Amino acid sequence: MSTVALRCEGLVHVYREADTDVAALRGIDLVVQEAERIALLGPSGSGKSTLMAIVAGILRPSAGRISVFGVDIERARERDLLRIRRDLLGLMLQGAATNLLLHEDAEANLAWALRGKPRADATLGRRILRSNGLGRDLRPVSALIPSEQQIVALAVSMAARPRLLIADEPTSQLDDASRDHLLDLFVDTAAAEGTAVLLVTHDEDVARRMQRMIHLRDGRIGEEASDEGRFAVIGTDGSVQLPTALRESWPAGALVDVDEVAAGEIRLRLRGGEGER
Ligand SMILES: Nc1ncnc2c1ncn2[C@@H]1O[C@H](COP(=O)(O)OP(=O)(O)OP(=O)(O)O)[C@@H](O)[C@H]1O
Repeated sequence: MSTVALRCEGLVHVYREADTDVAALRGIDLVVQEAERIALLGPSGSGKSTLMAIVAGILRPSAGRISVFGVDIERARERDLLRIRRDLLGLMLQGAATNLLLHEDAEANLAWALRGKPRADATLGRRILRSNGLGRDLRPVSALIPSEQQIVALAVSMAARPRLLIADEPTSQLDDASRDHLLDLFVDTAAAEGTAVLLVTHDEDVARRMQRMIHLRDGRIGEEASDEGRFAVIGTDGSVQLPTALRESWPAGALVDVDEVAAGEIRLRLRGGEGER
């Protein structure tokens, strides 16, 4: 039986501002199996970063449940969260400065990533650096070009051999050739290590390198695509999002007839729509 790396059930997050609340996640149901690689896509403001921050234990959800390798995150004590972050999670956040000590060289960054992890060694991180000509590079990370910085960031985030790697837009600053090189390295390393991946991107070409592509819209999972095709996803409350192209002609609050025309097939008809006027 395969192990579940991540399970989200009815996950809701509301940002509480002084005079207004923003519902960033409105009921996310998602299961990521061990060693499975998932891309998270969606327009700006759809909730991708919020979901990542909750999975990383940085934010607590307003409602719903989330577990990482069977540990209930929202009920975990601070000590358990620290252990999950240390032993199970790898983080590759947006921007080199967030992940790396810019004034230190790559090797010092690896050492920093492995501090307090007595069972981890630097073998994997060094292998990633070496295979990209950065093994003996003594320059501070700030002097590296963006593609090299991202290779160091990958080496650092994978150094402790996490079981779930969370990557937020890892290729966004790169040209196409560097992007493809980093993705090859990223996918090969995760596959060889059996690391589950949750990767946020706006780039469909990047997303296609993962096994499943989850599309978020308005804080919900709208669609999922894989080798098997592209599908709408039924939410916990039974709702299904309309394809974006139909949203204008099928506005919120419009009435529809829903008929089951055959087993496994329903027909939606807009009341007052074409053929009914
Ligand atoms: N700290 C915050 N306080 C209040 N509202 C926030 C905060 N962070 C995000 N939001 C709001 O929550 C919603 C989801 O934001 P989020 O950053 O998760 O989306 P996103 O899909 O990651 O967007 P992007 O692709 O632009 O990074 C948006 O409406 C955003 O304005």
